[in-house]
Amino acid sequence: MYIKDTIAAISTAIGEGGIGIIRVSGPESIQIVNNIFKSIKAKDLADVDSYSAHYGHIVDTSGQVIDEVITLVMKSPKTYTTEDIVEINCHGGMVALRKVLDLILQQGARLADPGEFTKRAFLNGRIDLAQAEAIIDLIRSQTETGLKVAVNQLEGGLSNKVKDIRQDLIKLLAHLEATIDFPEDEIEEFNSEELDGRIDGIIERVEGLLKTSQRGKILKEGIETAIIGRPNVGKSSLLNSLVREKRAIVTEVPGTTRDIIEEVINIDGIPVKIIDTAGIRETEDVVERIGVEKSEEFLNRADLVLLVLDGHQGITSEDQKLMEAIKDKDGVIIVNKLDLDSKLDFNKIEDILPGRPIVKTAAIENKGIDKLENVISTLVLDGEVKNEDQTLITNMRHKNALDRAHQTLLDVKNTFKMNLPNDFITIDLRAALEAVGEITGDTIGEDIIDQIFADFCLGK
Ligand SMILES: Nc1nc2c(c(=O)[nH]1)N(C=O)[C@@H](CNc1ccc(C(=O)N[C@@H](CCC(=O)O)C(=O)O)cc1)CN2
Repeated sequence: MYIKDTIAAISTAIGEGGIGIIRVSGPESIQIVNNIFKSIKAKDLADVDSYSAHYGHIVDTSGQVIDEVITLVMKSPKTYTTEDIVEINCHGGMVALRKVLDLILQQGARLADPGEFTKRAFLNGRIDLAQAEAIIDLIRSQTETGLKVAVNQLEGGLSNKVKDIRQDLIKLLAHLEATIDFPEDEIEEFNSEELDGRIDGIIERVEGLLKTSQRGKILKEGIETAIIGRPNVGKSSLLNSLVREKRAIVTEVPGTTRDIIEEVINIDGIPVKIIDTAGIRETEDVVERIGVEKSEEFLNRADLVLLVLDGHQGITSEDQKLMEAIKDKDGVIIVNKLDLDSKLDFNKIEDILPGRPIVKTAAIENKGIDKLENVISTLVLDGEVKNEDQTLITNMRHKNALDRAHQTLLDVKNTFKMNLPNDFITIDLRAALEAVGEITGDTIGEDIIDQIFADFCLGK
């Protein structure tokens, strides 16, 4: 695929921060910037070394100086996109950045689509699709663990595993097809055991990857958590206590009611997202005032429920209703206020929610919070052992492809058992090969590629 146009975009947050970077990539990028960049030393950017920086000014066609800048010249093929790239480091202001970008567009560059630089890195073969996807994950990671997983994927952790699986499938196919195409050559056919063994080996590796997908999804996306309970049981103290110890990031939840924000707590690398109201920082008891009806709303969308009971008061009918409501949910019962004498009948909890983890806390004094975090971590990751080499399936697209490959390989085993001709087997093996190849983008439609990169930010 030969790309001939030159694209440009502002690659930093506009109007924020002290420096703003404009990135230009493509065959005309050096020429285009040369036309508007004046260095005191009258340098021609076409002649400078790759990865060299140059001080000067951006000047418009009338000779008016727009900004004082540093340009960074990177020459094909060792660049992010593999094309010639020039980056202009401007003073961060919005007006100057836009003006410089306009000048570049006037010189014949086209405004880049979101993700288009990375898309070019993919189309030009520097990275594969899984690595490109890792770049979005890296930018959006919410915890250090999430970041590590994304970096591993960017460095080819997943791609290499997928490539190995593909290689083995190709070898198997080549052999089977040779026996179909040239039966007279008497190519040694695999005996049934050998073929079965090889397929089992591949299935095992596909399953190994699939097994990581739950943990991968959780580490990347986090879990929506609802803290529910009657008024005054200590929900807000509990939230404050968790946030005080483990705050990861605070994000605004788009499209939700005004004032709703999300507190993200980092528990063992899991982004635990707790819906919070902005007012919580002003008054301690906003969560308390939300009451039971609101709790139910949060409950519906939550992956995990923390039901808070007042250990000092005993179980009320309202508590019972809430316990009934979370029967089908993952959840932890928190018996709070244990600084006071407990009057709570634990058997009643066991009756309604048998086997449910119960943690005793005194949230105001931060007591029991560590224990709660351990219980959440174990519950959410299902006691799964931590994967030391951090290749995890974090992406639904990858999981779907592996699921399809897995199913097809099981079909191969069946076909084989039924003693059907090799053609039947090769058809399925090809399907598996194609499914696995979607992960790295070796076998994938343009529409899906476009869709993936459209999700990137501008200038990436
Ligand atoms: N200014 C700036 N900072 C940035 C980026 C950028 O494009 N510009 N990046 C992106 O957004 C990231 C860095 N990513 C990069 C990835 C590959 C190459 C690259 O040129 N790779 C060459 C090897 C270069 C060499 O060793 O000489 C290659 O793989 O062939 C450059 C940047 C983060 N920081």
